[in-house]
Amino acid sequence: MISNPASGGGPAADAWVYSVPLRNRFRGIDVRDGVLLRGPAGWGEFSPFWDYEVAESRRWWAAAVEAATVGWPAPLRDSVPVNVTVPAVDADRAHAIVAASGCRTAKVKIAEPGQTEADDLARVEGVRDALGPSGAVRVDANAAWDVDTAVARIRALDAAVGLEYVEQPCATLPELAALRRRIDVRVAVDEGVRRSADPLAVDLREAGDVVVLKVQPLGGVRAALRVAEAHGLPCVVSSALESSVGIAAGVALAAALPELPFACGLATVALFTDDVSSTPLLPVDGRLPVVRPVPDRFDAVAADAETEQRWAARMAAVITA
Ligand SMILES: O=C(O)CCC(=O)c1ccccc1C(=O)O
Ligand SMILES: [Mg+2]
Repeated sequence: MISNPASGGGPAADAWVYSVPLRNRFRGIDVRDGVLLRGPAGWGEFSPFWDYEVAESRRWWAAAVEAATVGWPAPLRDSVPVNVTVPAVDADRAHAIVAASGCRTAKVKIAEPGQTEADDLARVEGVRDALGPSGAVRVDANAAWDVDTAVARIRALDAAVGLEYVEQPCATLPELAALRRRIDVRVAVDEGVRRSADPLAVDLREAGDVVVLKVQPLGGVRAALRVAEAHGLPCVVSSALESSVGIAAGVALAAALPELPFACGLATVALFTDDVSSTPLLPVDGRLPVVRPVPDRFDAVAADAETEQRWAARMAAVITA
């Protein structure tokens, strides 16, 4: 099993801590860090965000243990389609990110604190321009809006560029249900599932058209497959902004789902300035292969001693009953 958590982790250790700056600020963070764990089945990633409590982080730990100890169910496909993820950048930068990605679907962050409706509109228009008429544009508001604001903003964005779906426009399931009755755009539920105490039990029937599945927040690939089965809705697999080691688990989930009707939000290593692997999981022609990159860039991405200590303490807290 996993013997030497973080402390003293060098390239040959069974646990080491990475730290990589992001190209653009994303969900309020500029540097992503986490722990990579090696077990008999390979490498797993444990990287709950710093604002997450111990209890919520336990599912993230279970995902890392699954990857390192038992691996994942057999894939049904050997590659998966992915979307380019566009942070809350200006329209020119958004256009350039999408044009460089090779992806035919874009997910655009909107409703960023401090930005305006005009910022969002300009960004999605830049994205549509880069994709051309045949691409798909989806947006993620990360629970920012009340119902009336959501109705107005979604109608305007849909009229301007056409939306594939809107991800978590409001915070609560009752709000999402009320919103859904007033718009024609599909609603995808992300935080409403992954941050709930029991993702299997949340009642999505009125609240959503699509379920967002993320491996670490849901407690592993098998747990995420059970969530998909429980809700019986179309699913989209997305990342929690992991290194290529964590992204590989998302790819394994997408490869194992009986149906995969949407491009996956798994192209997020492109948001990093570097990666733990010399064979990073970056899209080619809008797809990721079903592979497990080996983390071999310890020297390039090793965290400083203080960050290592913080992760060692976090792991100790999560492992303690
Ligand atoms: O889905 C994607 O395209 C990328 C992943 C993503 O947006 C994300 C990454 C980390 C934390 C939260 C989210 C989110 O979907 O809200
Ligand atoms: Mg989301």
